[in-house]
Amino acid sequence: MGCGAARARGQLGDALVTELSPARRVALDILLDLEESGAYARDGLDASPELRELSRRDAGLATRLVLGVVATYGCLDELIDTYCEKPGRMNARIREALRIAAFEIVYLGTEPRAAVSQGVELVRTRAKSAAGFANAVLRRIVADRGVYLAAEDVPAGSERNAVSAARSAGLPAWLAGEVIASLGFERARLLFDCELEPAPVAVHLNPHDATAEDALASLRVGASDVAGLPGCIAPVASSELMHTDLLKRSAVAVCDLNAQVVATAATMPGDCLEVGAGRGTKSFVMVAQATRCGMRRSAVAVELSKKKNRLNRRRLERAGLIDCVCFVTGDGCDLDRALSETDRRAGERRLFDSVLVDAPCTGTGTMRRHPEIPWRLLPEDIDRDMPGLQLALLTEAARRVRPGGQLIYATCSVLQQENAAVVDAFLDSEVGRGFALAPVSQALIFERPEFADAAAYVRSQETNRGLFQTVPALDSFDGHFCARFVRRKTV
Ligand SMILES: C[S@@+](CC[C@H](N)C(=O)[O-])C[C@H]1O[C@@H](n2cnc3c(N)ncnc32)[C@H](O)[C@@H]1O
Repeated sequence: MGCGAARARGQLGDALVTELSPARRVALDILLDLEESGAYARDGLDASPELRELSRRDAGLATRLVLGVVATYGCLDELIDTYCEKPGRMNARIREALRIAAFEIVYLGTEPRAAVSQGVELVRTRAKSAAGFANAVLRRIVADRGVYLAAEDVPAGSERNAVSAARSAGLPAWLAGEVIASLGFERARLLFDCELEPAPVAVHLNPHDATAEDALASLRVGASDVAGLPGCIAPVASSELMHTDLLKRSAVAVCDLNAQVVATAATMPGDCLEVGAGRGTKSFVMVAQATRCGMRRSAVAVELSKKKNRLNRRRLERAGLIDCVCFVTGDGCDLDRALSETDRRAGERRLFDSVLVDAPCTGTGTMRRHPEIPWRLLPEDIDRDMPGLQLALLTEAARRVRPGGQLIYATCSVLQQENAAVVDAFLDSEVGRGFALAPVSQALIFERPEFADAAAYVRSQETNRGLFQTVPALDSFDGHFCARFVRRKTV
């Protein structure tokens, strides 16, 4: 990228001096707090009293700026640093203000003169003397935006295409490369194109609350639920949903459509074990589906975090869906220890008809909902740490499946290292040799007539090995993966 200052001056004309908008001021305060606390962006937004005082429009812009800067800051810094002699010495407050303006210029499509002028005013609130410097940097970003996004500084060919895709989505180039390697360029493109757009919201109905469906009718937006999944309403307007009491009284649970599909595939009658139950979104869907189908089911929900286990219990209690669920705080890598009390009560080492491993993962299928994921991930998370933990959890859980029983392995990742590669490593292992891979679309629940549309949807997202893999896309839901195994009756 050459020196674009003169070009920028030509494009921008005279500087526009405008009063600083409250949305940008509040966004800067929140981003600086996040930088200091290391908290998640959504928690920072929820905790901000200033945000609540803004008009709805300004609060919307401030939210977009905070989430957008967090999602793309590595790319923004790459650009900003191009124009600084000593980038490492830049004051953190000036950098954060420049990131906001750069995000507007590169990704939000704010009118360039307004973005530069507001950016300069924002920098001025933190360091008056840096206003001239901010003006020069931002004007050059306006001039060089196209060159940067097209990666014209990278040799032409597949590398340029990958870098351009990464920059356009605000992702680290190495991570975009991993996504392309896992999905192929065409499917990866779907993910890149929606990366900075808001994700659609889906909910699952509590079957005990007959009024929830009517209450939700007015909250539906766009086309109705794409998978025809019983109990699922999607997409719904999330801001309006927050103004109802539906979540508070657990009349519904927010759960991505594809996560609901995975939980539905895992819903079986009999004794069930869930490892990695977390806050219990899938626990909610499984109990709800079983109730809807009149299935007799009892479940043990194992989760490492005591806090998440408590949240799961509270929601199921409020929903009236708590019957037959037992909550265990413990390590899924050592189930004999975690389940020692349930084994003692049963008088034997318990085996289960159905086991779901909802594995901790990189979350690369949900990055548009969790903007910190891409820039916090490291290559070794993907190549070593996550797959190692996932295989350990899957292998340990497999030892608790009754002969003839079902084992489901799920992630919200789009990366083959965490998905197909873990499945293959498991099937190759001593424990895994006692299992056969089976298509997700052939899970028991999908044989029911009312689940026929959902079964067709699963088939449409299945690989030729019967692995379910979805990819986030514009106006569509998140990237989820699921494999189904059946334990052989005799080994
Ligand atoms: C994908 S999240 C679960 C989401 C959850 N099932 C839901 O539907 O809301 C994975 C969960 O595994 C938990 N986890 C991580 N390591 C674990 C371990 N060794 N044993 C048990 N749970 C673990 C994490 O705390 C996290 O809640």
